[in-house]
Amino acid sequence: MGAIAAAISLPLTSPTRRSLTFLTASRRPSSPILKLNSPSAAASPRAPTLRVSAVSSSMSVEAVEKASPAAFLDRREAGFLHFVKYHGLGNDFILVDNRDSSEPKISPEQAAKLCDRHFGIGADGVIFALPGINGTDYTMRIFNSDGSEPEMCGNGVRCFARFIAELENLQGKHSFKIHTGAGLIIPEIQEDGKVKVDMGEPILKASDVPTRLPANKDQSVVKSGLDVDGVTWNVTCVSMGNPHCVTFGTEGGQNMKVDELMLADIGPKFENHEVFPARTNTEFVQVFTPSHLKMRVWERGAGATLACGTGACAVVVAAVLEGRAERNCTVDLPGGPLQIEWREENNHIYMTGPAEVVFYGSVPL
Ligand SMILES: N[C@@H](CCC[C@H](N)C(=O)O)C(=O)O
Repeated sequence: MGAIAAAISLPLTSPTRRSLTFLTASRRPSSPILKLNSPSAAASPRAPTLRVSAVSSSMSVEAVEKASPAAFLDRREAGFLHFVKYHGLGNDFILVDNRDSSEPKISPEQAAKLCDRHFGIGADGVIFALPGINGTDYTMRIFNSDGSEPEMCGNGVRCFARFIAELENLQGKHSFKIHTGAGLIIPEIQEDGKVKVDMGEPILKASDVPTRLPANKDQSVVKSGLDVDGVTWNVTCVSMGNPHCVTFGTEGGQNMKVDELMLADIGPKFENHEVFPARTNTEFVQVFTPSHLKMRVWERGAGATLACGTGACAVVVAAVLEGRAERNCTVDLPGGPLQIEWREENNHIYMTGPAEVVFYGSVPL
């Protein structure tokens, strides 16, 4: 991956929105690494956009008629990776159209470079839309920003659904069967644009989470003591396909004020604790009411993120198991709220939240 250039396309109707193409003077001007196009083109593909190009000190402005995001993704320049950046409550991802191959177009190492917020595009992960298997419509794979591959991603699968709708030019309500490392996941795009996801059933058996913490009689780890640097935290372990350690505070401690946590200090100690052989995501939770919770997350392979969909699901399961909450909750995350329901009749968890385009771009590989 080499030199840098970017293009951002935005509609003429909004004075705050612009379209830019720029190349760094110090790098190969003929080899742009980044071309960015704004979400507005996605929202109204037929809106005329303004394109501003700046190369070294010169700049040109041109109107681009009928910019189409799908057309942008259809471009197949050799040596370039086309992508769309999405976010779900600030948990951001580089989405790659990988429908023509069952192997991701880039390696975990390349993904980690693209996720770098200073030297790359910047994201919490890279998500690939691959062909479906076992009767599913698509397969979703994801690399975390450190290059590791998790089984599932809740915010990511909402972005995935919106990405597929854009690639397939679908409008309105649609649902998809997605094969993931956590099994079958079914997101449904609703009329209001939010995505409701059937996240399947939580896994509570300690060895399947996985955790080496001693299990209860029913093999679950609920409100168990975990020693972290000499402090005992009460934790409940839940897998949503990927491992989560949920805590409402320390032994004998008061209701935790999550804003006061030194997340960057404590998070890695949970993530890499010896009782979690596959590392873990950790959610720190404050209870406002039995249907309103607030959490901060330290993600395995990505650190502190603004939201974690699987984490919010794990939090509601843990809160119900610990007798702290009802099955239908609003979970506030740093990036905004998610609606989570753990349905008694089928044991499935449903997550509802937004997914938005940030920009379109391409990078040389
Ligand atoms: N942010 C995601 C979870 C992404 C995977 C996680 N970092 C892991 O390694 O398990 C979500 O929204 O669920």
